Amino acid sequence: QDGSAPAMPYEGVEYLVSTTVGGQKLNLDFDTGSADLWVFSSGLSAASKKGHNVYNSASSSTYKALSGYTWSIQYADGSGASGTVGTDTVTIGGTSVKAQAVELATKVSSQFVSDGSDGLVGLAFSNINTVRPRSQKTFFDNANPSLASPLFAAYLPFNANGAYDFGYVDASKYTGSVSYAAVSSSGGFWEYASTSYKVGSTAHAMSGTTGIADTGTTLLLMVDSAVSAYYASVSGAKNTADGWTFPCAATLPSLAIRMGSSAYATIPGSLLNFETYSGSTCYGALQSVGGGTQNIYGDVFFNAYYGIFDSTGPRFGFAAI
Ligand SMILES: O=C([C@@H]1CCCNC1)N1CCCCC1
Repeated sequence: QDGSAPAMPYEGVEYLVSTTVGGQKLNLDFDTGSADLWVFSSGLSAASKKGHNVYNSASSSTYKALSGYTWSIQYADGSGASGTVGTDTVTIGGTSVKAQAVELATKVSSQFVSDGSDGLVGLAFSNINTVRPRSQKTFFDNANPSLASPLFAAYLPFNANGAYDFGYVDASKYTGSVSYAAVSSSGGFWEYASTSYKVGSTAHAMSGTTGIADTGTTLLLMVDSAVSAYYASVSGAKNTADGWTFPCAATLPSLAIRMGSSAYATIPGSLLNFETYSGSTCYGALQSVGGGTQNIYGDVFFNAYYGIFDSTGPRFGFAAI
């Protein structure tokens, strides 16, 4: 059954979706860059639970423990969590999965304690799920057979309520036409070739580079050659220990990113000023990915484009919002 769930912006860093797990309501961060569905659980320390909604499997009549199963995940930003596993009914908007693997956190890193989410819904490919001794399927993989079309879509407008649509593309959420990039999922991500970019109208090669569509990352993280070329066009831009900053008064150029073998996605300069850093210095929404050849296109990308995660292919569709 198709469905759509509102995605509420939280402190400019993530979007939270109200999700019920065994009838218990949690605000979860949908993360297309990982494949574990995990929740803050009653087994956490009191200090870790502070400020969060917590799932208590003992209060759910539909919960079934997976005895002896565990999970442990480390994210690229240094955060992490671990715990035990069971199954329960998970409902997101109008889409329900009966025996969804629910990973109960008994440990979470400090970043999650101070974060607004009560857990994550991983929507990358199930081959990178961390549950052992047998890996588990994502919510999308489980729901897919019941959907009208085998896809989900992310609508994440800047500082405004968005949505995740399951089973259909909502033409009211974008303008113009949809372009597609072929996805290679062997690494577990919605990953596609991304081999050139334009700073304003000046094109640059970015050979051998790919992009990963990651709704769980806030910013636009790219290889150093691209980030340096972008800020070279911004007078007063500096690469500090915290990342790239620039004078808040600067007019930022647009950044067009090649998606797959065809179209470019253009991020307007207005979306590339993330926040005030200090005084009249601002912090860029484009930052270095810190190594490797995989760019990570986070929420800033989705602030400009409706993203369609289509398991046919698989392929990643994008259309201007
Ligand atoms: O760990 C992550 C991110 C962290 C933020 C939340 N999404 C997943 N990666 C990004 C995608 C490539 C692998 C590393």
